[in-house]
Amino acid sequence: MSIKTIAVLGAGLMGSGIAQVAAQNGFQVHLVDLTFELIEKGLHRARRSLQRLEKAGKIPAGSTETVLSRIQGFIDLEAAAEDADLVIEAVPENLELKKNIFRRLDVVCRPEVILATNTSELSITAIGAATQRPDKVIGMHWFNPPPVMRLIEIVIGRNTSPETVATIEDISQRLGKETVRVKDAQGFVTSRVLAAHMIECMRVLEEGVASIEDIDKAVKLGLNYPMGPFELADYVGLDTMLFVAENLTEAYGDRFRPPQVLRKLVEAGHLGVKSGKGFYDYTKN
Ligand SMILES: C[C@H](O)CC(=O)SCCNC(=O)CCNC(=O)[C@H](O)C(C)(C)COP(=O)(O)OP(=O)(O)OC[C@H]1O[C@@H](n2cnc3c(N)ncnc32)[C@H](O)[C@@H]1OP(=O)(O)O
Ligand SMILES: NC(=O)c1ccc[n+]([C@@H]2O[C@H](COP(=O)([O-])OP(=O)(O)OC[C@H]3O[C@@H](n4cnc5c(N)ncnc54)[C@H](O)[C@@H]3O)[C@@H](O)[C@H]2O)c1
Repeated sequence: MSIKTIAVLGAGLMGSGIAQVAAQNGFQVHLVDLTFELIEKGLHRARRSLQRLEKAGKIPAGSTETVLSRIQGFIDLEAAAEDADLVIEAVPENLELKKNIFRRLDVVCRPEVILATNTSELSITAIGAATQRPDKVIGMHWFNPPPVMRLIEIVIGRNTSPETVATIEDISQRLGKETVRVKDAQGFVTSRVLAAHMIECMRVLEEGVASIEDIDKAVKLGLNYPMGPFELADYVGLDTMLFVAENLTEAYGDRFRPPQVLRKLVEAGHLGVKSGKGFYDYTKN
Protein backbone atom coordinates (compact mmCIF):
# COMPACT_ATOMS: atom_id res chain seq x y z
CA MET A 1 0.00 0.00 0.00
CA SER A 2 1.34 3.43 -0.81
CA ILE A 3 1.35 5.75 2.19
CA LYS A 4 0.46 9.35 1.40
CA THR A 5 -1.60 10.57 4.35
CA ILE A 6 -0.53 10.11 7.97
CA ALA A 7 -2.89 10.83 10.87
CA VAL A 8 -1.03 12.01 13.98
CA LEU A 9 -3.05 11.86 17.20
CA GLY A 10 -2.11 14.45 19.83
CA ALA A 11 -0.63 17.84 18.91
CA GLY A 12 1.52 18.09 22.06
CA LEU A 13 5.30 18.08 22.39
CA MET A 14 5.72 14.90 20.37
CA GLY A 15 2.70 14.89 18.04
CA SER A 16 3.45 18.40 16.74
CA GLY A 17 7.06 17.38 16.02
CA ILE A 18 6.07 14.10 14.38
CA ALA A 19 3.51 15.92 12.20
CA GLN A 20 6.20 18.43 11.24
CA VAL A 21 8.72 15.73 10.24
CA ALA A 22 6.07 13.90 8.19
CA ALA A 23 5.05 17.12 6.41
CA GLN A 24 8.71 18.06 5.81
CA ASN A 25 9.10 14.74 3.99
CA GLY A 26 6.14 15.32 1.69
CA PHE A 27 3.35 13.45 3.50
CA GLN A 28 -0.11 14.93 3.98
CA VAL A 29 -0.82 15.07 7.72
CA HIS A 30 -4.08 14.99 9.67
CA LEU A 31 -3.22 16.37 13.13
CA VAL A 32 -5.75 15.61 15.87
CA ASP A 33 -6.22 17.07 19.34
CA LEU A 34 -9.11 17.82 21.68
CA THR A 35 -9.51 21.49 20.70
CA PHE A 36 -8.46 23.72 17.79
CA GLU A 37 -6.58 25.86 20.33
CA LEU A 38 -4.34 22.89 21.20
CA ILE A 39 -3.80 22.18 17.49
CA GLU A 40 -2.83 25.84 16.96
CA LYS A 41 -0.35 25.57 19.84
CA GLY A 42 1.18 22.49 18.20
CA LEU A 43 1.37 24.22 14.81
CA HIS A 44 3.02 27.23 16.44
CA ARG A 45 5.70 24.92 17.89
CA ALA A 46 6.21 23.36 14.44
CA ARG A 47 6.44 26.80 12.79
CA ARG A 48 9.15 27.92 15.24
CA SER A 49 11.11 24.72 14.68
CA LEU A 50 10.82 25.05 10.86
CA GLN A 51 11.99 28.65 11.05
CA ARG A 52 15.05 27.50 13.01
CA LEU A 53 15.78 24.82 10.41
CA GLU A 54 15.28 27.37 7.61
CA LYS A 55 17.62 29.87 9.27
CA ALA A 56 20.28 27.16 9.64
CA GLY A 57 19.92 26.28 5.93
CA LYS A 58 18.71 22.75 6.80
CA ILE A 59 15.49 23.16 4.78
CA PRO A 60 15.06 25.34 1.66
CA ALA A 61 14.52 29.07 2.21
CA GLY A 62 10.81 29.96 2.24
CA SER A 63 9.63 26.37 2.77
CA THR A 64 8.15 26.78 6.28
CA GLU A 65 4.66 27.72 5.10
CA THR A 66 4.70 25.07 2.32
CA VAL A 67 5.47 22.41 4.92
CA LEU A 68 2.79 23.70 7.30
CA SER A 69 0.20 23.75 4.48
CA ARG A 70 0.46 19.94 4.37
CA ILE A 71 -0.85 19.72 7.96
CA GLN A 72 -4.62 19.85 8.46
CA GLY A 73 -6.10 20.09 11.98
CA PHE A 74 -8.98 17.90 13.22
CA ILE A 75 -10.85 17.60 16.51
CA ASP A 76 -12.84 14.60 15.22
CA LEU A 77 -10.65 11.49 15.48
CA GLU A 78 -12.84 9.41 13.16
CA ALA A 79 -12.87 12.08 10.43
CA ALA A 80 -9.08 12.40 10.62
CA ALA A 81 -8.41 8.65 10.54
CA GLU A 82 -10.94 7.33 8.02
CA ASP A 83 -8.85 8.08 4.91
CA ALA A 84 -5.39 7.94 6.55
CA ASP A 85 -2.86 5.38 5.22
CA LEU A 86 -0.97 5.25 8.54
CA VAL A 87 -1.82 6.40 12.06
CA ILE A 88 0.77 7.50 14.63
CA GLU A 89 -0.69 8.01 18.11
CA ALA A 90 0.97 10.47 20.54
CA VAL A 91 -1.65 11.14 23.23
CA PRO A 92 -0.68 11.09 26.96
CA GLU A 93 1.00 8.02 28.47
CA ASN A 94 -2.09 6.23 29.77
CA LEU A 95 -2.83 2.63 28.78
CA GLU A 96 -6.63 2.86 29.07
CA LEU A 97 -6.71 6.07 26.98
CA LYS A 98 -4.52 4.51 24.30
CA LYS A 99 -6.52 1.25 24.22
CA ASN A 100 -9.75 3.19 23.86
CA ILE A 101 -8.31 5.23 20.98
CA PHE A 102 -7.00 2.10 19.21
CA ARG A 103 -10.45 0.47 19.57
CA ARG A 104 -11.99 3.48 17.81
CA LEU A 105 -9.29 3.55 15.15
CA ASP A 106 -9.84 -0.15 14.44
CA VAL A 107 -13.48 0.55 13.57
CA VAL A 108 -12.83 3.47 11.27
CA CYS A 109 -9.48 2.73 9.54
CA ARG A 110 -9.26 0.52 6.45
CA PRO A 111 -8.20 -3.05 7.39
CA GLU A 112 -4.73 -2.73 5.84
CA VAL A 113 -3.83 0.46 7.76
CA ILE A 114 -1.02 0.18 10.34
CA LEU A 115 -1.70 1.73 13.74
CA ALA A 116 1.53 2.88 15.44
CA THR A 117 1.96 4.21 18.96
CA ASN A 118 4.63 6.58 20.22
CA THR A 119 4.29 5.25 23.77
CA SER A 120 7.47 5.62 25.85
CA GLU A 121 7.08 2.27 27.58
CA LEU A 122 3.55 0.83 27.58
CA SER A 123 2.81 -2.65 26.24
CA ILE A 124 2.38 -2.73 22.46
CA THR A 125 0.85 -6.18 22.86
CA ALA A 126 -1.85 -4.86 25.23
CA ILE A 127 -2.62 -1.91 22.92
CA GLY A 128 -2.77 -4.30 19.93
CA ALA A 129 -5.16 -6.60 21.80
CA ALA A 130 -7.69 -3.76 21.95
CA THR A 131 -8.03 -4.13 18.14
CA GLN A 132 -8.95 -6.85 15.65
CA ARG A 133 -5.63 -6.21 13.86
CA PRO A 134 -2.86 -6.83 16.43
CA ASP A 135 -0.57 -7.81 13.53
CA LYS A 136 -0.77 -4.18 12.33
CA VAL A 137 -0.12 -2.54 15.71
CA ILE A 138 3.47 -1.48 16.42
CA GLY A 139 5.54 0.81 18.60
CA MET A 140 7.12 3.72 16.75
CA HIS A 141 9.03 5.42 19.57
CA TRP A 142 10.29 8.87 18.62
CA PHE A 143 12.57 11.15 20.67
CA ASN A 144 12.20 14.74 21.73
CA PRO A 145 12.68 16.95 19.74
CA PRO A 146 11.44 14.83 16.81
CA PRO A 147 12.82 17.15 14.09
CA VAL A 148 16.36 16.81 15.50
CA MET A 149 16.68 13.37 17.11
CA ARG A 150 17.86 10.71 14.69
CA LEU A 151 16.33 7.51 16.06
CA ILE A 152 12.98 5.76 15.94
CA GLU A 153 12.88 2.74 18.28
CA ILE A 154 10.64 0.16 16.60
CA VAL A 155 8.87 -1.96 19.19
CA ILE A 156 7.55 -5.32 18.07
CA GLY A 157 4.49 -6.59 19.92
CA ARG A 158 3.80 -10.29 20.42
CA ASN A 159 1.47 -10.31 17.39
CA THR A 160 3.06 -7.60 15.22
CA SER A 161 3.74 -9.09 11.77
CA PRO A 162 7.12 -8.96 9.97
CA GLU A 163 5.36 -7.08 7.12
CA THR A 164 4.30 -4.34 9.55
CA VAL A 165 7.86 -4.07 10.89
CA ALA A 166 9.26 -3.82 7.36
CA THR A 167 6.75 -1.12 6.35
CA ILE A 168 7.49 0.99 9.44
CA GLU A 169 11.25 0.62 8.91
CA ASP A 170 10.78 1.83 5.35
CA ILE A 171 8.61 4.80 6.42
CA SER A 172 11.08 5.72 9.18
CA GLN A 173 13.85 5.82 6.59
CA ARG A 174 11.69 8.03 4.36
CA LEU A 175 11.25 10.32 7.38
CA GLY A 176 15.05 10.60 7.62
CA LYS A 177 15.44 8.46 10.75
CA GLU A 178 17.61 5.52 11.80
CA THR A 179 15.85 2.58 13.45
CA VAL A 180 16.49 -0.18 15.96
CA ARG A 181 14.27 -3.26 16.51
CA VAL A 182 13.26 -3.91 20.09
CA LYS A 183 11.09 -6.54 21.77
CA ASP A 184 7.97 -5.47 23.65
CA ALA A 185 9.53 -5.45 27.15
CA GLN A 186 8.46 -2.72 29.59
CA GLY A 187 10.46 0.46 28.84
CA PHE A 188 11.99 -1.05 25.68
CA VAL A 189 15.71 -0.05 25.62
CA THR A 190 15.74 3.73 25.75
CA SER A 191 13.09 4.60 28.37
CA ARG A 192 14.40 1.94 30.76
CA VAL A 193 17.98 3.16 30.51
CA LEU A 194 17.04 6.85 30.61
CA ALA A 195 14.76 6.38 33.65
CA ALA A 196 17.51 4.53 35.56
CA HIS A 197 19.88 7.46 34.92
CA MET A 198 17.38 10.18 35.83
CA ILE A 199 16.05 8.42 38.93
CA GLU A 200 19.58 7.90 40.27
CA CYS A 201 20.32 11.61 39.71
CA MET A 202 17.14 12.53 41.63
CA ARG A 203 18.26 10.29 44.50
CA VAL A 204 21.68 11.97 44.50
CA LEU A 205 19.80 15.28 44.81
CA GLU A 206 17.55 14.00 47.60
CA GLU A 207 20.58 12.73 49.52
CA GLY A 208 22.01 16.26 49.38
CA VAL A 209 25.15 15.17 47.53
CA ALA A 210 25.01 18.12 45.13
CA SER A 211 22.65 20.82 43.82
CA ILE A 212 20.42 20.53 40.75
CA GLU A 213 22.72 22.88 38.85
CA ASP A 214 25.90 21.01 39.83
CA ILE A 215 24.47 17.56 39.01
CA ASP A 216 23.44 18.87 35.58
CA LYS A 217 26.85 20.46 35.08
CA ALA A 218 28.66 17.29 36.20
CA VAL A 219 26.70 15.08 33.80
CA LYS A 220 27.04 17.52 30.88
CA LEU A 221 30.70 18.41 31.21
CA GLY A 222 32.02 15.30 32.93
CA LEU A 223 30.06 12.67 31.01
CA ASN A 224 29.50 14.68 27.84
CA TYR A 225 25.71 14.28 27.77
CA PRO A 226 24.01 17.04 25.73
CA MET A 227 21.67 17.89 28.63
CA GLY A 228 21.86 17.35 32.38
CA PRO A 229 19.26 15.00 33.91
CA PHE A 230 17.12 17.79 35.39
CA GLU A 231 17.19 19.88 32.22
CA LEU A 232 16.23 16.78 30.26
CA ALA A 233 13.46 15.74 32.70
CA ASP A 234 11.96 19.24 32.39
CA TYR A 235 12.26 19.02 28.60
CA VAL A 236 10.63 15.57 28.34
CA GLY A 237 7.85 16.49 30.82
CA LEU A 238 7.81 15.47 34.50
CA ASP A 239 4.34 13.89 34.14
CA THR A 240 5.68 11.62 31.39
CA MET A 241 8.75 10.73 33.52
CA LEU A 242 6.49 9.91 36.51
CA PHE A 243 4.25 7.62 34.41
CA VAL A 244 7.36 5.90 33.04
CA ALA A 245 8.89 5.41 36.52
CA GLU A 246 5.62 4.09 38.00
CA ASN A 247 5.15 1.55 35.22
CA LEU A 248 8.81 0.46 35.33
CA THR A 249 8.46 -0.05 39.11
CA GLU A 250 5.51 -2.33 38.49
CA ALA A 251 7.56 -4.33 35.99
CA TYR A 252 11.02 -4.40 37.59
CA GLY A 253 10.55 -3.42 41.23
CA ASP A 254 11.91 -0.82 43.59
CA ARG A 255 14.93 0.27 41.62
CA PHE A 256 12.62 2.44 39.47
CA ARG A 257 10.48 3.77 42.36
CA PRO A 258 9.71 7.44 41.54
CA PRO A 259 11.60 9.77 43.90
CA GLN A 260 9.45 12.07 46.08
CA VAL A 261 10.97 15.15 44.48
CA LEU A 262 9.51 14.08 41.10
CA ARG A 263 6.12 13.14 42.52
CA LYS A 264 5.74 16.41 44.44
CA LEU A 265 6.61 18.57 41.44
CA VAL A 266 3.97 16.76 39.34
CA GLU A 267 1.39 17.04 42.15
CA ALA A 268 2.08 20.80 42.22
CA GLY A 269 1.41 21.00 38.46
CA HIS A 270 5.07 21.75 37.70
CA LEU A 271 5.55 19.58 34.62
CA GLY A 272 8.72 21.19 33.26
CA VAL A 273 9.20 23.44 30.23
CA LYS A 274 5.65 22.86 28.96
CA SER A 275 4.04 24.24 32.15
CA GLY A 276 6.66 26.95 32.80
CA LYS A 277 8.15 25.33 35.92
CA GLY A 278 9.81 22.06 36.87
CA PHE A 279 13.23 21.56 38.42
CA TYR A 280 13.94 24.98 36.88
CA ASP A 281 11.77 28.08 36.49
CA TYR A 282 11.14 29.01 32.82
CA THR A 283 8.84 31.94 33.55
CA LYS A 284 11.74 34.29 34.35
CA ASN A 285 13.13 34.64 30.81
C1 LIG B 1 10.91 9.88 27.25
C2 LIG B 1 10.74 9.55 25.81
O1 LIG B 1 9.96 8.41 25.62
C3 LIG B 1 11.97 9.46 24.95
C4 LIG B 1 12.74 10.75 24.82
O2 LIG B 1 12.41 11.59 24.03
S1 LIG B 1 14.03 10.90 25.85
C5 LIG B 1 14.73 12.45 25.41
C6 LIG B 1 15.59 12.34 24.19
N1 LIG B 1 16.17 13.62 23.91
C7 LIG B 1 17.33 14.00 24.39
O3 LIG B 1 18.02 13.27 25.09
C8 LIG B 1 17.74 15.39 24.02
C9 LIG B 1 19.05 15.78 24.63
N2 LIG B 1 19.43 17.10 24.17
C10 LIG B 1 19.97 17.33 22.96
O4 LIG B 1 20.23 16.44 22.18
C11 LIG B 1 20.25 18.76 22.64
O5 LIG B 1 20.35 19.49 23.83
C12 LIG B 1 19.17 19.42 21.70
C13 LIG B 1 19.26 18.78 20.30
C14 LIG B 1 17.76 19.29 22.23
C15 LIG B 1 19.48 20.89 21.59
O6 LIG B 1 20.80 21.01 21.20
P1 LIG B 1 21.82 22.03 21.89
O7 LIG B 1 23.12 21.93 21.18
O8 LIG B 1 21.78 21.76 23.36
O9 LIG B 1 21.15 23.41 21.71
P2 LIG B 1 20.94 24.25 20.41
O10 LIG B 1 22.23 24.90 20.00
O11 LIG B 1 19.76 25.08 20.73
O12 LIG B 1 20.52 23.19 19.28
C16 LIG B 1 21.43 22.45 18.44
C17 LIG B 1 20.89 22.44 17.05
O13 LIG B 1 19.59 21.80 17.03
C18 LIG B 1 18.61 22.71 16.54
N3 LIG B 1 17.36 22.51 17.25
C19 LIG B 1 17.19 22.30 18.58
N4 LIG B 1 15.90 22.11 18.85
C20 LIG B 1 15.24 22.18 17.67
C21 LIG B 1 13.89 22.03 17.29
N5 LIG B 1 12.91 21.79 18.18
N6 LIG B 1 13.59 22.14 15.98
C22 LIG B 1 14.53 22.38 15.05
N7 LIG B 1 15.83 22.52 15.35
C23 LIG B 1 16.17 22.43 16.64
C24 LIG B 1 19.20 24.09 16.79
O14 LIG B 1 18.66 25.04 15.90
C25 LIG B 1 20.67 23.86 16.55
O15 LIG B 1 20.94 23.85 15.17
P3 LIG B 1 22.33 24.41 14.59
O16 LIG B 1 23.36 23.45 15.09
O17 LIG B 1 22.12 24.35 13.13
O18 LIG B 1 22.46 25.78 15.17
N1 LIG C 1 7.79 14.05 25.92
C1 LIG C 1 8.70 13.24 25.42
O1 LIG C 1 9.90 13.55 25.46
C2 LIG C 1 8.30 11.95 24.77
C3 LIG C 1 9.22 11.29 23.93
C4 LIG C 1 8.84 10.10 23.29
C5 LIG C 1 7.57 9.57 23.49
N2 LIG C 1 6.68 10.25 24.30
C6 LIG C 1 5.33 9.70 24.41
O2 LIG C 1 4.51 10.39 23.47
C7 LIG C 1 3.18 10.51 23.99
C8 LIG C 1 2.79 11.97 24.05
O3 LIG C 1 3.70 12.66 24.87
P1 LIG C 1 3.85 14.26 24.80
O4 LIG C 1 5.07 14.60 25.56
O5 LIG C 1 3.70 14.73 23.40
O6 LIG C 1 2.56 14.70 25.66
P2 LIG C 1 1.79 16.10 25.65
O7 LIG C 1 1.05 16.16 26.92
O8 LIG C 1 2.73 17.20 25.28
O9 LIG C 1 0.75 15.93 24.41
C9 LIG C 1 -0.33 15.04 24.39
C10 LIG C 1 -1.44 15.69 23.59
O10 LIG C 1 -2.49 14.73 23.38
C11 LIG C 1 -3.72 15.41 23.48
N3 LIG C 1 -4.80 14.47 23.72
C12 LIG C 1 -5.27 13.98 24.90
N4 LIG C 1 -6.30 13.14 24.68
C13 LIG C 1 -6.50 13.11 23.33
C14 LIG C 1 -7.42 12.43 22.49
N5 LIG C 1 -8.34 11.63 23.00
N6 LIG C 1 -7.35 12.64 21.15
C15 LIG C 1 -6.40 13.46 20.64
N7 LIG C 1 -5.49 14.13 21.39
C16 LIG C 1 -5.55 13.95 22.71
C17 LIG C 1 -3.50 16.41 24.61
O11 LIG C 1 -4.47 17.45 24.57
C18 LIG C 1 -2.07 16.89 24.31
O12 LIG C 1 -2.07 18.02 23.46
C19 LIG C 1 3.20 9.79 25.34
O13 LIG C 1 2.82 8.46 25.15
C20 LIG C 1 4.66 9.89 25.75
O14 LIG C 1 5.05 8.87 26.67
C21 LIG C 1 7.01 11.44 24.92
